[in-house]
Amino acid sequence: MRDRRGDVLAGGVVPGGALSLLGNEERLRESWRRSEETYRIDPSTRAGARVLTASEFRELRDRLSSFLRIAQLGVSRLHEQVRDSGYCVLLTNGHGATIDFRGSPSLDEDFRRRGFLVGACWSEVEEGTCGVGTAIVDRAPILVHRAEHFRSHNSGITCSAAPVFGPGDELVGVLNASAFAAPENRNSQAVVYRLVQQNALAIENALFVEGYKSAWTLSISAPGDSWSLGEVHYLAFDDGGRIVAASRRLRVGLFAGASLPSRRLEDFFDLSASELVRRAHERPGAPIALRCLANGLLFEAQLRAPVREAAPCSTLSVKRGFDALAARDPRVLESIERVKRVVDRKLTILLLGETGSGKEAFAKAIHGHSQRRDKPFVALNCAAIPETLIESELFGYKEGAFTGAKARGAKGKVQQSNGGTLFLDEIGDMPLALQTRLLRVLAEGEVVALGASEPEKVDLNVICATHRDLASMVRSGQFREDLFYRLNAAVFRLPPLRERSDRCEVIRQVLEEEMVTAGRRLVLPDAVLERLAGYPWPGNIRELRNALRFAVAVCDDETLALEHFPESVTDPLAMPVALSPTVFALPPPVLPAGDEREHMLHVLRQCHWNISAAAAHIGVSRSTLYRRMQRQGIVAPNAADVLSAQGQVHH
Ligand SMILES: Nc1ncnc2c1ncn2[C@@H]1O[C@H](COP(=O)(O)OP(=O)(O)OP(=O)(O)O)[C@@H](O)[C@H]1O
Repeated sequence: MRDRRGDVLAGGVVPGGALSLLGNEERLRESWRRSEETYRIDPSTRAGARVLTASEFRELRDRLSSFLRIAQLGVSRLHEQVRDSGYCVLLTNGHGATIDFRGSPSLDEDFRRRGFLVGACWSEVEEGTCGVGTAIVDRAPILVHRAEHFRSHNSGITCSAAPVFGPGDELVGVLNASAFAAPENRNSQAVVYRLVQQNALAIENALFVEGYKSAWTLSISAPGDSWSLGEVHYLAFDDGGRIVAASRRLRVGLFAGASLPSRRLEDFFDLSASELVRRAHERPGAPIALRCLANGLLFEAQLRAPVREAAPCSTLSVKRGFDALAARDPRVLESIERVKRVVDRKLTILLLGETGSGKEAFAKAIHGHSQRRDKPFVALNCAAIPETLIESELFGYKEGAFTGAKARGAKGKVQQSNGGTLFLDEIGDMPLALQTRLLRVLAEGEVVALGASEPEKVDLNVICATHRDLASMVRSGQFREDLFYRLNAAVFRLPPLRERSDRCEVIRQVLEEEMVTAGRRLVLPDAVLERLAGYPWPGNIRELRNALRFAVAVCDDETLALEHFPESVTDPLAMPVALSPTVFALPPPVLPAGDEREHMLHVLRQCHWNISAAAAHIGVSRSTLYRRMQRQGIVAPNAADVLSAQGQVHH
C-alpha cells in the first residue's frame, strides 16, 4: 500500500509535472494518509461502494427534493457536455450519497458495476481517496485520476468533483463527472474538471438566488477578467440597501472575508443600492457598470427585484374574484362582464395582453369567480422552463419514467389543478408535440403521464395567455390550427396600462397593496400621481408595482415625491429607445418655437418613426404631425428611401 502511494504521488504512475498542473498533489497525499492511518482502509478489498437501501434512498431524495429540483439544470447541462465522451455524472449529498445519476444506456451496466448508481456512497471514510469524498473533506474541487484513487479497484476511473455550497456556506452536495476509459495523462481531464466546477458554481448560484429571492439580488460578472473567468457571482441586499448575503466566491475573492451584516453596497462599490435600482429601472435588463472600491475592478451587474410571493393582489384576487382587481376602464369592465358569462361553460379562455398587463391576475380573478374557487389554481409559464421539462411539469410522470425522475413519480400541473383551474401562461411557447397532448386534455378531459400506459380522467378549467400573435404562428406552422381554434372561442384582450383610463385607480390600488406589505402609510400628492399616470409604463402594472415598491422602500418621509421614483418614470424622454412603447400618453410638452424640429426628430426617433406613437406622444393627431413634419422638411427614413427611389425627394 505504501509502495503504491509512493509510486503514484512521486510521479511513478502519474508524471509529477502533470499532477501539479491541476494542483492537487499535496491534498492527494494528505487524503492517502487519512485513508491509510485514520480510516484504516484496506485498499485491496473489492467490496465496491456501499449502496443505500431503496427506502433509505427514497427518504433521502424526498428530504432533498428542493435541492434536487434546483440542481437539475446544472446536472443536466454537465451531462450533456460530457456524456458523448463516455462520462457519467453524479450528484451526491454533503456526505457522498448519490442522489442523482446520469449515464448513457450503453455504458450504464459498466458504471453500475463500478459503483456509479443512485444510492451509492462515495465518502472518503468508506472509499478512501476518491473525487466526491476528498472534495467533501477538503471543501474544494479535486481531480482524482485513475491510480490516485486509494482503493485499487477504483484505480481505472477518473473523477472530477466539485463541492456545492448552500447560501449559508453549508456544504450541500458534490457534483462529479467520472469515466473509466480515460487516458493516463491527467491533463486530459482539464476541460471536464473545469466544466464540473462551472456547473457546480451554477448550481450554487441557483441555490443562492432561490434562497434570497425575497431580497434584491445582484448578479455580478467581470467578463474577460481573469479573476472570474466570466463566472457570475451574487449579492443580496434588503430594501434599505444593506447587504444580507454574498455568494461564496464573491465573499472570499472580493470582500476578502469582510463581515457583511449591516454593510452597505456603497461600502464596496461605487454605487449605492438606490442608485443601482434607479439605473435598473431606467434600462431594464441592461447591464450596469459597477466598480469595486478595493481594487478598482469593473464589473457588469444585473439587478433582480425581490419576489414577494404573498403579494396581496395575488392572494386576494383568488379569494375575491374580480373585486380584487383595480378595474374601472370601460374595456376592462366589458371584458369582466363578458368573461363572467362564459366562465364554468367548459370553454377554454384565452387572455391576450402585453407583459405585465395583468393576465395572470385576471386569470386568478376568473378562478375566484368560478364555481371552482375552492379548488386549486395552478399556473405554469411555458416560456420560463426549458422545453424538455414542460412535458413532465405539465403531465407528470410515473415511477421510473426517466433517469432522475422522483422515485414515486410526480403529478403534473394538469393533475394538480384537477377540479380547479390551470393557467398556462405564454402558451405560444409550448412545443408543437405537447400542443397535441394539451388538446387531448381540453377535448377529452384525459391526461397520460410520462411513462404511463393508461390515461387519467381530469376535470378542470383551462385559461391560457400569450402576448404573441397566435394566428400568425399558425400560418408559419409553429402553432397547431386545431388548438388555436379551440382557444380562439373566448378571447379577452387586456389593454396596456398606458391605454387604460383608470390608470390613477390602478396606481392608488397597487400603492395601497405595497404600503400594506411594507407596513407603512405614505401620502401620494396629486402632482406625483399625475406624473405617474402620464408615464407610458412599457412593463405595465408589473413595472408600476416595482417602481412603487422601490419608492415605498426609499422614501424616508411621510410623503412620496418624484425623487423617490426611477428617473425614467419622472423623465420619460430619458427612457431608452428600445423600450419606447408604441403609444405614449403624455401631456404635450410646451416648447420654444425654434426647438420644434429638434423635438419632433427626437420623439420620432424614440418611437422608431412610428407616426401614430409619435403623434400621441406630442399630443397631436397623425395628420397634424405629418403636416408639421412636411413644414419642417422631416421625412421618415423608410419613406425617404421610397420617395427618393421615385425621384420625389432629395435631401
Ligand atoms: N387590475 C389589477 N389591479 C391591481 N394589480 C394588478 C392588476 N392586474 C395586475 N396587477 C399586478 O400587476 C403585476 C403583473 O400582473 P400579472 O403577473 O398578472 O401580469 P401578466 O400579464 O400575467 O404578465 P406576464 O405576461 O409577464 O406573465 C402583478 O403584481 C399583479 O398583482
